[in-house]
Amino acid sequence: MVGFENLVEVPPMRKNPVGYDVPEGVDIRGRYDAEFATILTRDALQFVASLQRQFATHIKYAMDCRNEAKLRYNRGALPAFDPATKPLRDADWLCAPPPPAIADRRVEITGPVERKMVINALNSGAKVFMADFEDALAPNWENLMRGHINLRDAVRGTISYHDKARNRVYKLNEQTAKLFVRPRGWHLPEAHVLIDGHPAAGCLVDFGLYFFHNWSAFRRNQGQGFGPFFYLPKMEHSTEARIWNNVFTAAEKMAGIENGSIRATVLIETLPAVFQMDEILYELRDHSVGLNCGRWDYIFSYVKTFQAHPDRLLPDRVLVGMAQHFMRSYSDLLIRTCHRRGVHAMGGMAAQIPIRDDPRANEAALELVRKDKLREVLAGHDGTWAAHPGLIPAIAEVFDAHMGGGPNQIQSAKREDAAGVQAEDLLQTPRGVRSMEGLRLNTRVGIQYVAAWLTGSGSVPLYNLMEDAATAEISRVQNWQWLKYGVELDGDGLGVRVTPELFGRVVEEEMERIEREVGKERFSKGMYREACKMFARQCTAPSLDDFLTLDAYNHIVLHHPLASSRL
Ligand SMILES: CC(=O)SCCNC(=O)CCNC(=O)[C@H](O)C(C)(C)COP(=O)(O)OP(=O)(O)OC[C@H]1O[C@@H](n2cnc3c(N)ncnc32)[C@H](O)[C@@H]1OP(=O)(O)O
Ligand SMILES: O=CC(=O)O
Ligand SMILES: [Mg+2]
Repeated sequence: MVGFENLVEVPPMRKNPVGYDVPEGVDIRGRYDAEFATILTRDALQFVASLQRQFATHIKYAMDCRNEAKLRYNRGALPAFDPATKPLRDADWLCAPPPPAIADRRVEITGPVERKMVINALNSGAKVFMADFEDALAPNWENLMRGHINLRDAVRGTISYHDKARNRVYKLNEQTAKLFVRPRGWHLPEAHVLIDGHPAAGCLVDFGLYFFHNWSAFRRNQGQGFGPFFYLPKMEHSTEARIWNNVFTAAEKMAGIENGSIRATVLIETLPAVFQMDEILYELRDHSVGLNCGRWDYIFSYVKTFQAHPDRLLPDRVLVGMAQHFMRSYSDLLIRTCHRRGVHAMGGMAAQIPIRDDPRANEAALELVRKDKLREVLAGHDGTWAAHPGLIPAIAEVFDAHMGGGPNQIQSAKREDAAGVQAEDLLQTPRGVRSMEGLRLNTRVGIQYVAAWLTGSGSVPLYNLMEDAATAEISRVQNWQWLKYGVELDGDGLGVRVTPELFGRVVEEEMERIEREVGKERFSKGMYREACKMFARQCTAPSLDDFLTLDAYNHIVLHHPLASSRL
């Protein structure tokens, strides 16, 4: 592999029991496949291992800090701007300017790293494609390894796919979207890759393998001297951004490329992180291309952060949108912060997707997407996300019409008025009712999502909306919160309280409904019962699990040679 001549001290080759050639201290416990072996080369694994060894203690420390913060919030503290970093927030400084190749990001499509979708997304007409190892991917071994093969082939321009059922061959167009990759969050381990006897950090495996195999071709074909480009999910504090910055610096050094070549957009999708936006940008200032409003995880994080605050209960999930004061304040402050620092302020994902068999419902869904995007572009966002290629023309039309002719609004929408956004605005409890239908929908969606995830699909259409790990988390934690505090369902005039008995009945009835909807055969072949057990346990647990996918992950780990696989 080119460019890794700086990778010193490559230890002697060793054969692991599964069949991969691994460096000392690395063990691959995922299924052997000759194609996977082209990704899991000894040099690539050595690179991942070097990142893991450099940063494991930093990651552990950051996760310990998250736990300490959780304890503080559970004792009644509120997230707040850090007085110690006020001078940094008040000072004038800028991030490195956005690379010309990605100055214009008005529509970004996202999706899992599945082969056909990668081609469709790159050909979709969007400016950017965010290939997702996070919310949209169930990170089983096959998905992960095939995802890396797909991305490598995409970056080289050689990717193709033959849909045998339709006898259709998919290839890349002349013009394609620029590729960003979203590795997993810090919290997720990769149990098939053991380094010095411990599971590697999932995000370092995702980042390391992708960077190692693609940095050179990427910069030639896509980055015009910059890149590769990344999206960074689910951070809670700027110390976590500092780790990413150091990972990037280490990777650039090993590849022998200039500091600041790698660029990343950070998703602001946790409640603590909204108080750290300047600090996060500052840590990544040489590597930053802005921030993004990860609205779904942000709502999830609101519930999680306030899990011990019964005065901050959410209304029905469908009512917690961008029009709520706390959500609007977050988007406004994000735009102001990014533009002040000279980088993109990206909007988020509307959950509506095209509805093929009902033109009126389809038009209504499109109208909701247009409205959401209009709000974003008028607020000053520089671009936004699309979940489906069918939405891109409508979204592009809204952004084209209101962006004022430039590639972005970094200079034209400073939003100084948002300097007045206060902690109270960011924390204001969302308003609305709670209903039995809300409880039922959370349950129906949560179970079906987990069932899909366990069988390898990380993003699915449910009831004409996109569901992924972030949206499903809202369903889970909202049920948990309502159960924990025995809330009254005031939205349907029944005045019923949410109790374990009521929830038990709802689960039973919703399982029956799911079986009717998907059909007996699919129901019996799928993993609905396992999903139901897992989802119900999490909703009724005495203390809130940090992530739905952490427990579920244990069920998709398949060690080879076959052995106990629970972490
Ligand atoms: C909260 C967050 O983190 S948001 C970001 C993470 N979530 C995502 O990225 C979700 C991405 N979107 C998707 O996964 C899908 O659009 C779904 C699951 C919501 C809907 O999927 P489906 O119902 O299968 O889509 P549908 O059948 O309408 O697809 C039609 C075509 O569009 C393609 N397509 C749909 N969505 C995408 C996408 N996001 N990227 C690329 N192609 C896509 C399909 O591959 C299909 O192609 P084909 O006609 O060549 O066969
Ligand atoms: O990752 C995006 C989100 O909304 O969550
Ligand atoms: Mg997210």
